[in-house]
Amino acid sequence: MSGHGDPIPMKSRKGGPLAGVAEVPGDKSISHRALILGALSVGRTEITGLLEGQDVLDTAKAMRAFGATVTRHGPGEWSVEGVGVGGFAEPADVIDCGNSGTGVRLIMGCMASSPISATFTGDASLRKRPMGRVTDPLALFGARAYGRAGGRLPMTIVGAAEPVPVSYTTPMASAQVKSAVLLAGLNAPGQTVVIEKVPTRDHTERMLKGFGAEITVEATPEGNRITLQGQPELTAQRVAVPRDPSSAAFPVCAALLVPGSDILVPGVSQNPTRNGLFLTLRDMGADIEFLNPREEGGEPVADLRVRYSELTGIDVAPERASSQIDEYPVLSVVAACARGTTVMRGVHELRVKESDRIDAMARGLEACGVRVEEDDDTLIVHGMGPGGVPGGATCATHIDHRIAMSFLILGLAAQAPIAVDDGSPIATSFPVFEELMAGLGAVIERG
Ligand SMILES: O=C(O)C1=C[C@@H](OP(=O)(O)O)[C@@H](O)[C@H](O)C1
Ligand SMILES: C=C(OP(=O)(O)O)C(=O)O
Repeated sequence: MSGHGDPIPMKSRKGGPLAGVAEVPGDKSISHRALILGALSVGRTEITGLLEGQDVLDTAKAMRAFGATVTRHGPGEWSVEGVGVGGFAEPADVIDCGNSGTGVRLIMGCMASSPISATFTGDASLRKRPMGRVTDPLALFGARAYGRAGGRLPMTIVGAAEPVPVSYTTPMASAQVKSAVLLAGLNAPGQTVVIEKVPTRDHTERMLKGFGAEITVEATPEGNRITLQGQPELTAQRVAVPRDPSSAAFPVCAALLVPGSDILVPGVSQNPTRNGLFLTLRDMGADIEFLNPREEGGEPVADLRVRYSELTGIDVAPERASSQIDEYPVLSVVAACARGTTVMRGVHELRVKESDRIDAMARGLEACGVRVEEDDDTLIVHGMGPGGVPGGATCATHIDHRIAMSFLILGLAAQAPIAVDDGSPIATSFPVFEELMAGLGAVIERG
């Protein structure tokens, strides 16, 4: 059974101001999709800036298991020789997606409309996460799923021998569910339609178009209506992966919280389905400048100049949730250091991430001396003002990279050091986190 290795205890503490340039790695969502669409294309896709985090490495391995040739040429430089839509081979062994919800759900989608079977598993975190949200729509194509109770991994998907196209309204705001349906739709004859009431990250739609699929997105009163023509020939592309806004969030928030800091975070994707955190931080009074806006790899990007700021708590509307869904853990750390109360509404989806992120943040913040309230869909943090968080606790990370990094950022601004029980999951999305933060002058240590 898949594990996640030995725990790596880590801690952080107050030091001098942060300064310098933080070149964060490639976007995780786009990296998964570049490998998957490369595998479903004809020809050789060349990728630069690929995130070499464990989540993405697990997807690369899975694409090989389905028959693609995936090669690493140098740091972030990869190529994929694809098998074409409908060309997936049946894997000879279990597909282990490690810690990655995106990996397992998107891969289930792209094999579910082929006449092959595959068994999926993951680490102890992924084995707790619900898969019914993708296997329900995949059943409409004709695929069958056999998993543990509650739709959990390990799970075998028996792909549809004669897939039919599907029209599906996603019941929750989830780019993973939307993407799984679109990827299954690739190998079904006719039009597959996905309607999403709330817009979510749109990398699958952008990249499918880039690889030559016929796909349209129409704003309707019910929400975005995405129509994909099945059985296209996807053509290999060059993909330049922009830097990950979800990773940029950590140095950005650290600079806002550590007095005297002034940093530059270049080339960060400003895709409007991903940039919610930066807008929310500005609403709280953050000094963030968006310099040199431009397009890179089909995504809008900017260089972020971030300076220490005294922040004020705000009411964060549920409409912001999907464009900053992975940033709530670090936002709640920022909220703890702001003056006044921050109310984060519409955040129920956080309960089914790598951990129950509402619970993990609430318990860790309380241990650090911060007053927190929560209900199923809301997290409220009573800010203690600049320099006001006592800290001095060890926080449990629950095999969740974003929880680990968030508490290590809080330790840089708290009165006493903060420890985390296990920083090893950081390597799933941000393998150079420690080096990058040290380069800015942050004191983050192992042990
Ligand atoms: O499609 C993607 O790449 C992702 C979608 C989001 O998950 P949901 O689809 O569950 O909201 C996000 O939390 C995850 O980190 C990446
Ligand atoms: C939720 C996340 O990832 P995934 O769902 O791919 O495991 C994340 O990276 O914060």
